[in-house]
Amino acid sequence: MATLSPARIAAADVLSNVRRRNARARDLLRTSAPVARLTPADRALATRLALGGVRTSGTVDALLDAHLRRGHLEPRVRDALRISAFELLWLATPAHVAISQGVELVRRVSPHGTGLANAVLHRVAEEDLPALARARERVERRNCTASGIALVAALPQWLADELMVSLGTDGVCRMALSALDAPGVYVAGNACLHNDVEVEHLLSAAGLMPCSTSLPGCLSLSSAAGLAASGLVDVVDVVPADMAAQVVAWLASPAPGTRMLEVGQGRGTKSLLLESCALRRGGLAHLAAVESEAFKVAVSRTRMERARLGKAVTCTALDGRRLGEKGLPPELSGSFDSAFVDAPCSGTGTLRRHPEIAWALQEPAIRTAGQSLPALQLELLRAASTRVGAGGTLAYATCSELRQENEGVVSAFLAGQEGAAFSLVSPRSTAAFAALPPQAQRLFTAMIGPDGMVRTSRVDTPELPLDGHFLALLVREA
Ligand SMILES: C[S@@+](CC[C@H](N)C(=O)[O-])C[C@H]1O[C@@H](n2cnc3c(N)ncnc32)[C@H](O)[C@@H]1O
Repeated sequence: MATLSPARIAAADVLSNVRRRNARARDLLRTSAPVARLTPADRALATRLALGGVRTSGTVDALLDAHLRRGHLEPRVRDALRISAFELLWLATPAHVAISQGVELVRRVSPHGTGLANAVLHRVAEEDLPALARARERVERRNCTASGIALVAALPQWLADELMVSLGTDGVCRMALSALDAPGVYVAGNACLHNDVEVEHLLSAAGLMPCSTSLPGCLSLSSAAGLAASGLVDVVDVVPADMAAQVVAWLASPAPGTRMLEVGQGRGTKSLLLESCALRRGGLAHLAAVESEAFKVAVSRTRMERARLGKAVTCTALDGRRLGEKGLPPELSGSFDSAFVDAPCSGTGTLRRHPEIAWALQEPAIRTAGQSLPALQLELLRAASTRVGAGGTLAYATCSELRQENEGVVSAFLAGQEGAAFSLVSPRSTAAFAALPPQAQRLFTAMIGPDGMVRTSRVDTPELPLDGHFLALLVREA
């Protein structure tokens, strides 16, 4: 009998809890006592396995079910097999290791299930692994079908179809080939509290080994382990945010001293980034943010206070679709120099970071006329646009890769009554872009399409893989 590694036990338990409690794997990993007791190397492996197991679950389940003579697997046995199949198929763990560990994981929860586990995992290794390698090879040659993309990137077929249309052949192939990589770990130094040298010192003192990037204030870390424990996030000395989110915040950032409306503030990450960018460009802006969920507004207020932005940023619980109405609170009255709509979206640009999305997202959320995410996004954009003054900028952002939520919403807005006074501008023509160092300008330029819209996934970073964020800048005629 092989000795079962503690990382695999922890990962299988996280998967079981995700299923039983309908919780997010990342939250469970952060709060699990057994995970906290692991060595740093084992914690990293448990994290990789748990997130990968969730991320690939739909694809793996279909493969496992095809190998079963009878169609039922006890849920905890399935959790164990999901971990081992993920290792076999996407982590290149040697087959004898992945299979023997998988069998031992199954023995823990179902001593009579080891024979079945052994047989099924051997079939995964002998049949599915070569099939995946062939599909991957076709994707590498850009000779792929949506079903090949679905297999290589472990996505539901409908989402692979959508991504193929949204990203084109080259884009979807690049996405698929890195879809199961670990997400990059980035933080932004909070310029409202510290200069860049101080931030690097704080991170280094916490053993986090920061590396600077081409974007001012953006640092990459080799691992997220230790970031939460360092306390630096709680006191808002640093803001965890993918570099792609930081790119969007920089390009949409308000000019110093101006008044900006933010729609969809969430827990305030972008507010912190926007103010940090404004400060780097010369001074704070006045930010009036709205968010529909009251508990997020409370979190944002606390973070703004901690970042000493309590005066510069107001956080208001409000449905952004009401922004065109009369009788709003005083902080939301009058017109704004700019508005930033950080729209609720599918999150399909962040699948590496939020593995549940791939299998939780339902096709109607994108496609159902009138009730879909694109319909809500368009309503929010229209409402925010009514508050932008002459010559002001309206920024529309998502962390989605889907055309319907991005270019589709922008086109529908421009074709409508509110959009008639706006035109698209390239971020290259903005003061924010001009304020960037040349290396960052080159990186950002590669993300901007011929239509002037930004898709961060246009760029392959030599460093860590970036999330897929979208940004369009629109200007109201003066
Ligand atoms: C992409 S998230 C924003 C993330 C946030 N800006 C941050 O940086 O943490 C979109 C946010 O829009 C909020 N939202 C959804 N519908 C809304 C509405 N009708 N009005 C205002 N906010 C809304 C969601 O609750 C969510 O927090």
